[in-house]
Amino acid sequence: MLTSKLLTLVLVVQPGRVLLGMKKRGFGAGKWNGFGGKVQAGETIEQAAHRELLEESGLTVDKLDKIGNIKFEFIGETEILDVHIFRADSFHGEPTESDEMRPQWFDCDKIPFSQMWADDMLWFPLMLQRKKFLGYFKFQGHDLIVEHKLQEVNEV
Ligand SMILES: Nc1nc(SCCc2ccccc2)c2[nH]cnc2n1
Repeated sequence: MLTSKLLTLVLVVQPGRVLLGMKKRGFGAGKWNGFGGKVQAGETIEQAAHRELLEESGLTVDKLDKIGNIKFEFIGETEILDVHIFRADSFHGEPTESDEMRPQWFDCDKIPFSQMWADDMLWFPLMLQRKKFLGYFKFQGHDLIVEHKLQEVNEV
């Protein structure tokens, strides 16, 4: 029986550039990614997204737009990752390295997909065009996608 784990992911996007963080340890270490993590008991998914963004990047945002939901299955593991993805177009503060993440701005035409999760190159273009999407990716290990679905939706 597969159980699911609620996770958040926030992409801070400004005209022509996106803020990513190099994950320094734990799940996804060595990959550039948005900022996020687990949803704790007693907080909403959006509250968790704000909290993890602040903890990992030093930034606060007035508004998070819900732009996607992707479920990730890893063959042989019983927990499905249920990742709720948000976009922020403005922020307060300065991107600051944390013990989890080293933040860096990337031009939208120079996103380091070869150093990111393999699914990102499939849904980042939707995120950058402000489209909303639902996805499912089945991984064999952390690098091979053996099955996936990705659809644009009007509401996440
Ligand atoms: N972009 C992306 N992100 C994740 S996990 C994001 C949620 C997370 C989980 C743990 C710590 C921090 C953030 C992925 N997994 C498989 N493909 C993936 N692509």
